[in-house]
Amino acid sequence: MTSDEYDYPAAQIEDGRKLFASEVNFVKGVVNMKGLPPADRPEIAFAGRSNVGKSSLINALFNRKQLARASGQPGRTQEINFFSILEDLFVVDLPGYGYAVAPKAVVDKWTAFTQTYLRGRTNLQRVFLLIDSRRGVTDVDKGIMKTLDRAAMNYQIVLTKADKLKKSELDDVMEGAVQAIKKHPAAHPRIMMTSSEKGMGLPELKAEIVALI
Ligand SMILES: Nc1nc2c(ncn2[C@@H]2O[C@H](COP(=O)(O)OP(=O)(O)OP(=O)(O)O)[C@@H](O)[C@H]2O)c(=O)[nH]1
Ligand SMILES: [Mg+2]
Repeated sequence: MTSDEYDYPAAQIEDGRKLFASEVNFVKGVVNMKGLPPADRPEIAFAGRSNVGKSSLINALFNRKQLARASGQPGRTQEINFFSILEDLFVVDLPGYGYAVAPKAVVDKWTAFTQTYLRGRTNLQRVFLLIDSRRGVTDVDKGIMKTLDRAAMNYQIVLTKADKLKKSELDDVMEGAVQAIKKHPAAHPRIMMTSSEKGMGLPELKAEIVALI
């Protein structure tokens, strides 16, 4: 199976394009539940290992170079960062998991906060769980999928950095992801394949997002 097999209606693609061409603002970086902005609009969040490409994907979706900080140094995004598209949508960049540059106690605190956020955020429509195409779904990712299952959180796998692989390798990684979600009832059946660098899969991801709000 490949991502091209998913068809989105032209109107939905166009609505997604329009939404992401709208004005976007950085709202705030949040480190505890008290800091969360009011849950007054639909929200989507991007989760995944450190360095998987969360910040890059958010930047690419909004066609901005430095909206969300992207870096070659893993574990840099340590806050929950909120962006807003007009009054319509919050977009959330979650701290990466699976890499500890910070002392362990600090890392554990971030993890705990992120989990509390995932469980308690009533306006959160979907978590996009990013998986590096070169690595595939790892044990750490499977642990996060279990957490999301338990939180009854609606989540969807997004493969990143597809430009790094050949077509045949992408087919394998897609098949691996298809197999992985079979054991996870809360996972969305449609798996997205993207490259922030080349723009691949971004219109489809925008179409997916616009359908949530
Ligand atoms: N080739 C390629 N590289 C990418 C792509 N997306 C991200 N990268 C690179 O991967 C590295 C990590 O990207 P980030 O967007 O900072 O990753 P992150 O998930 O936000 O990382 P943390 O905030 O540390 O959790 C950077 O060097 C990016 O340039 C992509 O689509 N293709
Ligand atoms: Mg980041």
